[in-house]
This record gives sequence, structure tokens and C-alpha cells, in this order.
Amino acid sequence: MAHRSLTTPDLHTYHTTASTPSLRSRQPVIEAMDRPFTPPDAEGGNVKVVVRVRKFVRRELDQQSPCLVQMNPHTQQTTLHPPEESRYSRKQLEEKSFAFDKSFWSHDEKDVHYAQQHDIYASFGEEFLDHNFDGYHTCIFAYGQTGSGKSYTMMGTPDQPGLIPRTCRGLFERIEEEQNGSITYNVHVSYFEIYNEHVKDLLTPRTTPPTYLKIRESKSDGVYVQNLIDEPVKCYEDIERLMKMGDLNRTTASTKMNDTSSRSHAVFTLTLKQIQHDIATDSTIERLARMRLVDLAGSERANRTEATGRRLREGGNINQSLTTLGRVIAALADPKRQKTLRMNGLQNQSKRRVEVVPYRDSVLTWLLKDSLGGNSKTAMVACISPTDYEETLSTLRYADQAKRIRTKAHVNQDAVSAAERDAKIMEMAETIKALQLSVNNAAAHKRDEADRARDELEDYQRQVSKMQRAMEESRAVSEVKIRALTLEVEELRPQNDMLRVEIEALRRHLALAVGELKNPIVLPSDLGLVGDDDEAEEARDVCGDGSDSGMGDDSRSVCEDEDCFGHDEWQADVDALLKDIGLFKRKVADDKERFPHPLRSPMSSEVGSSLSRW
Ligand SMILES: Nc1ncnc2c1ncn2[C@@H]1O[C@H](COP(=O)(O)OP(=O)(O)OP(=O)(O)O)[C@@H](O)[C@H]1O
Repeated sequence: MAHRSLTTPDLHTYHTTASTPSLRSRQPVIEAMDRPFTPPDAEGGNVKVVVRVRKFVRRELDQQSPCLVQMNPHTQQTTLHPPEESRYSRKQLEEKSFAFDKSFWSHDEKDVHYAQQHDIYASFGEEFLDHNFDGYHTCIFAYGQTGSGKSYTMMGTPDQPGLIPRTCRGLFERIEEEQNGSITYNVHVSYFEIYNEHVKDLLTPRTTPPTYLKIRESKSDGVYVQNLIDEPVKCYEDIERLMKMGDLNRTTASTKMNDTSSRSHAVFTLTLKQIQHDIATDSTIERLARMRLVDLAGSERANRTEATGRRLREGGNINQSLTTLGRVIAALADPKRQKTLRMNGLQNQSKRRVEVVPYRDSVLTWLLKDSLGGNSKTAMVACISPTDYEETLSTLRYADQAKRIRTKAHVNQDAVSAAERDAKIMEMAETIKALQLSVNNAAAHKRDEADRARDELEDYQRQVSKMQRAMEESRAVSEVKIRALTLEVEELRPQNDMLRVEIEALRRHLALAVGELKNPIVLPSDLGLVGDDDEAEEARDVCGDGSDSGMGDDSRSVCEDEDCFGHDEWQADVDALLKDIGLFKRKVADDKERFPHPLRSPMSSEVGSSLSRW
């Protein structure tokens, strides 16, 4: 009996669920930074749960196993049918249906509803990236039985990249799109695995014996892995190199259920820090978001995998942490607990209830504490095989419970003034000095203090790398400042050039006006002029009205004394003078054209009116 998805050809496509055309992120981040500090869902949201069924693998094809899973693309319901043979067995298996946020049908490539790798990313990966740019921590984890498609969904293959490489690529594409002068972006990557309840850094070469890292908890950083490499990356290619290195270092083995079965839980973490600098106030707004992408080891029953010896022990540990994860999920999803939390807020009683969640019972749950029930927007991808009733039912039940978990994500944002930033660096330097002193003292007391000294030394190293990062960020902010100021200077340059030209033109006109005032040209007011050239006409007009000429009584007195001059001589002088005036007028007109002055200052209009009188 092979079930197919309930299809209607017209309704295919997995739309992006990003808050607006994903792409709200394409608006400059300066706008994003201006969004309200308290987002609408700050009260908390449920864990998003999606389920994905994979296609048959070789083993299932060889066994001609039927597909027991059916998905409805309209209701997002996943139905699990009992296998045919169970009808005749004593143990009656039932048909079970579950509704999820999304049911991804990746079973039959020919089906119109077939969900490709990019459909998974478009469906919620992009939305989660949106949240990161808004300053929220996020976590996406893949859960499912061995060989159900978790690694394929999270990491994928070179041809079919999964959620992790697509998220990394999307992250850098957005950073490039949103690049504007006032924001700096810092991205860091870490990659570790939890194998047999030990943490191993996947970004350092394997050692024999293996190097295990300690888990620590601090007020400022929460739960963290000590000495874990957190590599700065500048582009997608940097991350790709680290992903490859990590995957090579990951512990895998061949089991009966999967040729390359991951025997560990892998946690890939991207940290995005956005620093927006405000030139006017010399302060910064910092947004920090952590993206956790987790590929869990497969849940399995020992008899199905036919594991023995080392593989069996691994399986036991894997199951132990997954069982603890199950208990944590059950505790978080417990409606009584939710009610207590709602009623009491963060009062003592609810705090006691929160502590009942058995996070510390496994390394996995301890490290994912925040992602599971705290400050994070979280999604679970439940991967299922199309042929295994028992395992698939168990995964679907797990997922069904997870969708009741509510997390309390908030925007991780701080406003820091330049002075505060400097003070922080100073304070760190002081702490480092104090730690160094304490380490030296402890070392002097040798043995009994050795352990404490080692811990303090590690704290010291952590503080040093924190300070280095703060100083790098400070340098980046300074670079932003320099860039912004350079830009401003460039913008002002053309305006400055224009003003220079204008000043030069005004200076020349002023010189002419001053010359005119110092050496006024005095003409008689009632000359009987002959000739028909323009200058002579104009001069006649000017002299015809003593008040317009601006020469006043002086000119009149010259005209009254005309008897002192011979008429012809006077006429020749006047003609020569009029020619000069004509030349001067042309020159001034020429100057006006060559040195235009867009702004009309009182001085320039005065000069203009004085010239027009000529
Ligand atoms: N959606 C899919 N389309 C095509 N092939 C898939 C799909 N999902 C899984 N596979 C194939 O199924 C096999 C098992 O998948 P994968 O290794 O991802 O499982 P897993 O859940 O990570 O297993 P384990 O827990 O053992 O590590 C692989 O060969 C993988 O290529």
C-alpha cells in the first residue's frame, strides 16, 4: 500500500514566511535599528514545528517497503498508516494524524508538492534570519530516527545544500545588501559536537586522546563551552571552509540503518553583531543575535541498528541525551507549568517550577537550555522515514509535544556611548590585571591551588579575548566614523568650489565699485551731443537728468562753466569718453557672464544697480 500526498496541482509552492517580502531586511538596517525596542511578540511564542518525510533509500527500495505517510498540503496534517501486515498481528496499530506548522513532502520528486531543499529554507529559514537581524537569538534543531534525513535537511550535499549553508549564504547576502556607512557587522562561527556526553570542538584537528571541553555557566554569558573556538568570518567562503573542516571532524559511522550515521549531536552556531554608529551623538546601538543550528544524533532502538560494542554504547548515550531532551520538552510543554508561569510571572513559585525542568541531566539539554525554554525563537524539524511505523510515530509524538513549548525571546540590544565603550574596555583591562595577579599568586602556592589557578587562567584568557573583541569593535566604529566624515567632506566639496567662484566674482565687482567711488567720471549735464552711435545716445540720456547721473551739483557746475572750453575740443573729449564708457560696459557685461553669482547678496545687488546706471 503506497500512500501519496493529497495533491491539487494548483496550490503548490512553499511561500517564504519572512515577515514581509523577506526582505524587509532589504530595507537599510538603519531603519531596522529604528524599529521599536519591544517587538509585538515579546510575550513569547511557541516553538515552530515542521515535519519532513524523505524518499525511499536503497534498503527500502530493495525491500519494496510501502510508504506509510500521507500529508495534506492544505491542512498541514501528517497521517501515519499502520503497515499492512499489522492487521494480522496481535498488536493492533492505529492510523494517527498530527497537525504541524508545516508538513514537507520530500518523498516523491515527481509530485507537484515535492519539497526541495530551498522550499524548507524559504518556508522558515529566511524568517529566522529576519529575526536574527532584528536582534533575536534563534535555534533550529533536527530530530528524528537514524537515517531519516536530519543531516540532509541541516547540512545537505554540495549539490543540494541544506539549511545551514543556505542560512550562512543568506546572512552574507543580506549584509552586502544592507551595507551602509554607519553599520558594522561582525560574524563569528563555532562548531562543536556532543559525543558520549563530551564536548569536542569540530574546528580544531582531532587529537589522540581526544580533547574534551568543559561546560561552564556564568551570569553574563549563561551556559557556555570553555575555550571553544569562535572564529571571525568575513564572507560565505570563510564559513564554507569551516563547515567542511567541522564535517570532516564529526564522528560518523556506518550502521545498518544509515551508511554514514552521525553518532553525535552537532551544534553549529553563528553569532551576528550589528553595531550602528550615530555620528551626531557619538554613541552606538549594538544588536547581538545567536543562531544555533543543531543536527541531533538519530534516535534509535538498539535492535533495529543491530549495534554491538562501541556502537551500542554510543547508542545508549545518544538515547540518554535524547530521552533527557524528551523529558525537558515534556516539562516545558506541561500545561500546568505554563499556567503557573503566566499567573506568577517571575515570582519565586514559578522560579521553582522552572528549575524542575531537568536541563542539567544531559550535556545536550544543558547547552540548549536557553534555546529550548528561554531567550530564543526556536524551530524543530522532525524528520521521518516513510516506512517505519514505530519510529515515525515516536518522532511525531515528540514533535507534537514540542509545539506546545513557549519560549521568551527578546531583542538583544544595547545603546552604548563612546565614553561607556571606553570605560568598558578600561574595566576589562582592570579585571584582566586582577586575574593575572590572582593566577600568579595561586601558581606560587602550587598544588593545592593548581585547579583553581587553571580555572582562573581560563577565565583570564576568556576576558582577554573578550577585550580583544571589544577593541576590534571599537576600531570598527572608528572606521565608520572616519568613513562618515570623509563622505560628508566629499559631499560639501562642490558647494565649497561654487562659493569660492562666487566670492571671486564678488571681489572683482567690489573692486570696480570702489574704483568708481574713488574716481567718479564727471560729465556736464546739458551737452548738445551729435553723432548716432549708441554710447553717445546713452551718455546724452545720462547727462540729461542730473539726479540719475549720480553726479549731482558737481556735474552741473562743470556744465555751467562750458564757456571755459572750445566747443570742438569739448565734443572730441566727450566722444572719446563715451567710447571708453562703452568699452567698460562691455567688459563689465563680459565679467558678469563669466563670473555668475547665484546668491543675491545685498552687496552684489548694490554693485549690480550701480553698474546698471551706466
Ligand atoms: N529529502 C531527501 N531527499 C533525498 N535524499 C534524502 C532526503 N533525506 C535523506 N536523504 C538520504 O537519506 C539518507 C539518510 O539521510 P541522513 O544521513 O541525512 O539521515 P540522518 O537522519 O542524519 O541519519 P543519522 O541520524 O544516522 O545521522 C542519506 O543517503 C540522504 O542522502
